[in-house]
Amino acid sequence: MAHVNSVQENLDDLVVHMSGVEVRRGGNKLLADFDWSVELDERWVVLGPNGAGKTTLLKLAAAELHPTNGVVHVLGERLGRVDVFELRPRIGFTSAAVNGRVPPEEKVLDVVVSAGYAVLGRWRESYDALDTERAEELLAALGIGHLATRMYGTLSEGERKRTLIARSLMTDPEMLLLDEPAAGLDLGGREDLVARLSSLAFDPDAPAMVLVTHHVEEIPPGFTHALLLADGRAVAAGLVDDVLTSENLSETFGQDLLLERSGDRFFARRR
Ligand SMILES: Nc1ncnc2c1ncn2[C@@H]1O[C@H](COP(=O)(O)OP(=O)(O)OP(=O)(O)O)[C@@H](O)[C@H]1O
Repeated sequence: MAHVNSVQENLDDLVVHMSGVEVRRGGNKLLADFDWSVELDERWVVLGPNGAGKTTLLKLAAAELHPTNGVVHVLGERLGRVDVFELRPRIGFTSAAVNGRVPPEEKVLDVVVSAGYAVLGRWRESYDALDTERAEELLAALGIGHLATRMYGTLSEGERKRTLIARSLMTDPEMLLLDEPAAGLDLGGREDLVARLSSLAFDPDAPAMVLVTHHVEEIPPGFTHALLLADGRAVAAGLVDDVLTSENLSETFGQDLLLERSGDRFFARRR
């Protein structure tokens, strides 16, 4: 019994815990032999080539998918034994799929504030003043306070990404999941987003974060841990400084890669 209690206590400190996880679809193993834990104060980057299983992993963490085998705990709750509709509001999740669901005529402020009501597409005549104030603060923190009254459909890709990050923070989530937030951005847009995410990563009040990307250049300073995924399996996982090596990156992407560090940023190219 004492053992059971200590396991539960450990789980309470973890925002994600996966043990022996396998996800199978149509004969494919999207994830296999997979173990992973994320603690409250950690900021993880998940790197891997196309098809490695990164989005599958994020969907498990977002309680949008159940494993075929193995055990997944999210925010201390075991998937399969918890009402996911109660769990999901505690998780901030941005992805290209969310972007596609925002009506283009929706006002930017409403895209953010409506997260507190778990809806997309404005459906109320007015929101609480406190909620509106918080949404305005989040937009300002992401550098797009001046766009609050614009229609979402008129924003650039970079402005949309930042709007959705503000939206995912609106409910004060215990974990923030970001699926390729810099995809489709130009160099300036990417650098701006990396800087915003870096500020968030260094903020001790910010939630635990998991960021999925294909590119080491997109790792914001302040991210503490890295998981390298290839073919549904972990190649390496742990502290950024230990995991991000030329050898591990080469194994992950199946090419002879040279990883270089410049200040607090990473760059990679073929040797
Ligand atoms: N329903 C399904 N049936 C069969 N295979 C699937 C299914 N869904 C995903 N897959 C496959 O599982 C693998 C992992 O997909 P996933 O989207 O998790 O990869 P990813 O690392 O996010 O890739 P990308 O970087 O291209 O977005 C891919 O090869 C994909 O084709």
